Amino acid sequence: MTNFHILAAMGWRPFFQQQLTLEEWDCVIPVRVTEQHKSQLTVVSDSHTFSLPVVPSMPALVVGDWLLLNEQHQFLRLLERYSCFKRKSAGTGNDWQLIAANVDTAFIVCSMNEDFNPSRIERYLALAEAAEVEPVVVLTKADLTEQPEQWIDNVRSINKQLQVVALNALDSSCADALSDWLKPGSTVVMLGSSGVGKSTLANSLLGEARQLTQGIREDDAKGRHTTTGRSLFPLPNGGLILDTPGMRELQLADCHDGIVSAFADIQQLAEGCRFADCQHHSEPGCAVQAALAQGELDPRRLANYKKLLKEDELNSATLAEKRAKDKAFTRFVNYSQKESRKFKGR
Ligand SMILES: Nc1nc2c(ncn2[C@@H]2O[C@H](COP(=O)(O)OP(=O)(O)OP(=O)(O)O)[C@@H](O)[C@H]2O)c(=O)[nH]1
Ligand SMILES: [Zn+2]
Repeated sequence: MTNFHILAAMGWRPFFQQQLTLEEWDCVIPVRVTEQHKSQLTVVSDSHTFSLPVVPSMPALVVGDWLLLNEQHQFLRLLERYSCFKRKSAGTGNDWQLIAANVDTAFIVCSMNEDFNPSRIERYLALAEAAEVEPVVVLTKADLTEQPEQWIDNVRSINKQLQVVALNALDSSCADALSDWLKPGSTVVMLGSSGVGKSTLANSLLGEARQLTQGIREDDAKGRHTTTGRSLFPLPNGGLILDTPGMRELQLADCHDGIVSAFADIQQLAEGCRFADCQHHSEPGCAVQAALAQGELDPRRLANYKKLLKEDELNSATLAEKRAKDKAFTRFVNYSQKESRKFKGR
């Protein structure tokens, strides 16, 4: 009999419980994916942590997923996710890359130095909005700046309602500043460029100078090394944290609604434009341009909004094309198999 109380600390909640049939209540083993490698997953159940081989019957899985296994530890099915982070794959690949599932909060980590970049924060905000995850901007390296308020104001200029915390990631007391989001059973993902202090913060939250385990390296088909390095860590005071290295190239796709939500102020202004399809360039009666002229809207923010929408549109079209091709290919394979069976049956 599963101990759902223990699972709750790992993020199990009524949303998942409701997905079990009455028969399943007694005989399935719910597990959460805490690490992902090419040919195996690390999963945790109510009693232990173990490896699960990746088998063809599995759909695309990601850290944070909840799975049902049978008593022989064989994969049965993936439970529906309440949130999911994804991005267009890095490089020229035309595919989705899942980043994390069943996340409650995204810590958008930035350092209070010359690396600070409001446009990058907006990009992460759009991603969090699209994933339906609550964003919190975490400003690190507070010990290296004289005026953290200046940086906080800078973030608030993006959106007055944004939740912002400034801290020294090296200081173990930073867990107190983040305690609102690190509640038992809640899952937090850390997003941010390299060097902003994600691993440092994770180590401080873990409460020991423990280096986060590096992802296991496995040879891919081309003999190169691939590392996901993504792991879900339970924290001593409750909550689970997910570090995501390698987020340098974050391309948005299928994120239109997320971008619109992250730029709700511009969207609201646009409702006052004379033309419903106003592009906010030089059309007469453009309320967005008017706000710009009056200094009520930051030109950087408008430029970034347009840039992200354009990028998203391009990437979404490429992905849609890829999906259509995949579908046509599957149809062709199915048809060929059917024909060949007919032929053999003669
Ligand atoms: N003084 C100070 N140094 C910090 C702080 N946060 C991070 N650092 C330092 O900044 C450097 C980079 O920190 P990391 O934690 O490795 O950055 P990261 O975001 O995990 O980087 P990737 O793993 O490449 O994604 C390290 O030398 C840290 O010690 C902080 O709040 N204050
Ligand atoms: Zn307009």
